[in-house]
Amino acid sequence: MKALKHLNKYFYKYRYRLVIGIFITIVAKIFALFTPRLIGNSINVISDKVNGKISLDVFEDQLLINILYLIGAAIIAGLFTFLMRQTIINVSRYIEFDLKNEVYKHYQVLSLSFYKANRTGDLMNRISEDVGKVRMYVGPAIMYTINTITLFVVALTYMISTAPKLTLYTMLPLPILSFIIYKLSRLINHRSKVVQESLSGLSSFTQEQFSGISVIKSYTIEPSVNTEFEHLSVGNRKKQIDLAKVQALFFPLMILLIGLSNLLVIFIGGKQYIDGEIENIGTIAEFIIYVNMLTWPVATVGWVTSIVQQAEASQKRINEFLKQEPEIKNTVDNPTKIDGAITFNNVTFTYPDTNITALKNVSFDLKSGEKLAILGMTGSGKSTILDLIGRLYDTENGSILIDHKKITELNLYSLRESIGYVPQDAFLFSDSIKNNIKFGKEDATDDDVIEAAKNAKVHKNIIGFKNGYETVLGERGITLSGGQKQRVSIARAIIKSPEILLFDDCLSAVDTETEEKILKNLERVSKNKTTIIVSHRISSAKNADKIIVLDEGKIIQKGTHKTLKEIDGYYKDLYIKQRSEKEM
Ligand SMILES: Nc1ncnc2c1ncn2[C@@H]1O[C@H](COP(=O)(O)OP(=O)(O)OP(=O)(O)O)[C@@H](O)[C@H]1O
Repeated sequence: MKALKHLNKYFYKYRYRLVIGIFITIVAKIFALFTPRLIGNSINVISDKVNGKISLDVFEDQLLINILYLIGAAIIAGLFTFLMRQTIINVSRYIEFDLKNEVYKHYQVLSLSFYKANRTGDLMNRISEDVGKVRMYVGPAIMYTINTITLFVVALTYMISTAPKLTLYTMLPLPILSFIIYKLSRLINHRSKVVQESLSGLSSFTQEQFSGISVIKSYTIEPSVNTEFEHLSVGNRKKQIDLAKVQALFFPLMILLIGLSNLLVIFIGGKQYIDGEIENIGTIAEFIIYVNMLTWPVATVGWVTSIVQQAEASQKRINEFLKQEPEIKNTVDNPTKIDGAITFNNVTFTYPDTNITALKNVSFDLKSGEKLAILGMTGSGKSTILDLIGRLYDTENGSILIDHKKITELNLYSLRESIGYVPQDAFLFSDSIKNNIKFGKEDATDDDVIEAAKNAKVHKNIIGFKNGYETVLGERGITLSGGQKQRVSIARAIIKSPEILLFDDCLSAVDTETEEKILKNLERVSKNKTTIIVSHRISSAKNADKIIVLDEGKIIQKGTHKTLKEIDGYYKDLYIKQRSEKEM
């Protein structure tokens, strides 16, 4: 129960509703327990009439009163049962909502390395399934426990006061029932988990196949994919059947044990009535109803135990994530004004998870408003430099300064807000093109969006779509070409008009003619903004104030287009190669 202590703050938050809920539950059960007594009384009245102990008038009056009481008690019990669900189950929904938000908010502050270390499926599971299991503890488990306790206290008091010996015999099968249900619930939960895992395996498989359907079709590997799918489906069917088998045992077992208890009441109660130990025949009817009323709550003791165990395990998994501290922390409360000067002093960076040293002693200096181009082979560390500027990672070796201040001494959010980043793989959300561009600046007007799209040379493409800027992208909508995606992503960065612009090889899927036009526009919009362009093309780099060439994390060349094209090395070779390609 240690992990579940985390929820106490929520119980405290909703204490008044909970107390009211508990009170309502108790009232509902007390009224529900009037029923057996009133039925018992009714049978006694009938018995008295049959035995000639009372007159017809008295019989009718007493029976009518009993019936009216019965109806009244049933209505009140029903109303309070409704209110019980409206309070306790609602509280569990509130707590579920709060807990989901708590986990989601925490996910947001965690660093990239956390997302690399944990699978997306796992993150989703903890916020949905695990929180769902915890809700079962805060809602149904608590409600049924109060239910059971109240029913037991009230019913047992009634029963013992009426027929103590009969009470003892009737109660005998109930602990056995509870134990069996507990065992069965555990087995059902275990098998449900197996089914769930197999289902998520099946859906991950199909999802991947559908995403890669064009590759599957072009390599004509449909038969082997089908075989694999069938194999997974057959496995899933077997697990579902195994689960159905134990589930099917649940109700027959309950019915069997209830039947056994009823039999005991009739047999022992009947014997006691004949022997004169029980005064009224109505007591037997009363006891049969008690047994039936108590069986389900007793069964829930087993069920609730297994819910609590599951909730404990789930909360433990949630706490594991909640305890994780973000590696990248904001240490400055006040916003920092950023001008955009960037300095790298002997920066060395090793990715913690792969131990790959992506940058080795990298130094460069950019005044605010200057342009830097970074070139180099794939995997030479170009994107890593951009990640470090956005503080997606921190490094201890060497120093990174923004406006001559250590990057860690700036307000993290001001820093990120002052950066317009266009990643290598443009990521667009399943939303309209307009909203995808506005993502960079929420309060942007339609004119701002159009201007940004024009500067990114994607406006004409967008208005060519039937719904123009309202065209929905992604699974629900159209798919943009690689080059269109890159340009929408550029529009998103420039609409922000940030102090620092980072372009990570974002023109690679654009033809050289369009590239040139975009670069011209970028030159205009990025005037006075510090800009870093990562590229494999000389055309993107040649107008930069500074150029660096990386190889295996080290700077191997530094200069300008003018100087570097004359010096033997990577830049000159690339320049000659790309110039001759252009001439061809
Ligand atoms: N998130 C990461 N976690 C671990 N290692 C990484 C990560 N990103 C990159 N690396 C490694 O760091 C090295 C530098 O990668 P980086 O992406 O900076 O190169 P790049 O020059 O931008 O390459 P490309 O031109 O192909 O985009 C590579 O060896 C890569 O495998």
